Amino acid sequence: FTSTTVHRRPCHHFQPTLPSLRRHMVATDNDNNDSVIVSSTTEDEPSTTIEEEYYAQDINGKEIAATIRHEIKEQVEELMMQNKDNHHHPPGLAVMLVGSRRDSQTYVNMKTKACDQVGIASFQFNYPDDASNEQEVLEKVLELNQDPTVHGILIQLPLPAQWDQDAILQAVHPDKDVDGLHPVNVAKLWTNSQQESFFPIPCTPLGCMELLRRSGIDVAGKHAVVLGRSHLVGLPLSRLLLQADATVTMVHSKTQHIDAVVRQGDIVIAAVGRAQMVQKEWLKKGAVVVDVGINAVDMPPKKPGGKTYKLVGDVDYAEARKVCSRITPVPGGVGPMTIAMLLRNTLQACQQQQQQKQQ
Ligand SMILES: Nc1nc2c(c(=O)[nH]1)N[C@@H](CN(C=O)c1ccc(C(=O)N[C@@H](CCC(=O)O)C(=O)O)cc1)CN2
Repeated sequence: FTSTTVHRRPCHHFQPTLPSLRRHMVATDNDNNDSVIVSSTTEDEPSTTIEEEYYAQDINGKEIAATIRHEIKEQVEELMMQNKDNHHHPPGLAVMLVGSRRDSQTYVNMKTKACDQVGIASFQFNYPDDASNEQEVLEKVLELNQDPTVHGILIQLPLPAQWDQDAILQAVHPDKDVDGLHPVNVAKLWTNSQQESFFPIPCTPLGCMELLRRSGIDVAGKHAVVLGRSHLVGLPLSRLLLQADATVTMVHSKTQHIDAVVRQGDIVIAAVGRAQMVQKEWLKKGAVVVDVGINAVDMPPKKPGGKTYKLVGDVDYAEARKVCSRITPVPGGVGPMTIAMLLRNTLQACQQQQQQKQQ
């Protein structure tokens, strides 16, 4: 098809105010209900009916996260200049890793590298997955709470199933809890209507909101459907969306007619940890899709000794992008934003602790 003018039928779906929606024309010789029927005319041709499929524009989390990391690097440099005379330490993050999960090791390495890049000092503590280490980890956390070179403490999750995760997360001093998982910080998120002073908010939800904001997607008044109700993502994200004046629906494993509920979403955020669960048919045309899931699925290696898996999200990306307007890819979407927000939380925790010292 080479038509030049396309008249979209009046469409009341949510369309983000973005010029970048890409169109793909297909003839109406199939009965695919997911295509929007539009008419195409040129001056000499009679009006023809064709179908339109959306090809969503990616929301490039890798690129946005790189911009944020650059901004943080500049802010750290500025802080160091201000600190020259008052002998403050550079921002410092302690990361605690328990066990030998390959994915957790990867994420911790990524965090350490990201800290190095922006001038944040990082301290890594590794423990074997052994019940006798639980007390040792608790004691280390208490020690780090007192350490003036450490402004943020992060316990890489998940902890081994038999460990008391709540006890360890609660041992972190709320001021140093850069994951925003301490009950004091959770309560602040749910009770503060305006964020007057800094308190940490979980990094992935914060990253999702920042992705939307920096992509020009205004959530106010939109129907946001959040899949998943975890303390790390689904719950805090719902709170942030509400604060930003979205109408929020949460769906989970016990929700009935999940597809019909998700189809109401102008914005759909999937955080369930189930590979490609969200199908094209679940999505409203023009929806904005944020895919938080990172799932490894087996795949034959491309070359001998190569990777035997690939990463996919909770959304069937290849199909979903035919109907939605914007979508985050996996990898390269939300994941890099999680790390960028961790750096930001650590810098802000450091600034707050330095101010407290001066008072
Ligand atoms: N204490 C915490 N534990 C966990 C968190 C968290 O926020 N705090 N989140 C996740 C894991 N996570 C950070 O810890 C994380 C996951 C993914 C990425 C990321 O950048 N992924 C890349 C792909 C990386 C790869 O190749 O494997 C991407 O999506 O592009 C960063 C951080 C659970 N635990």
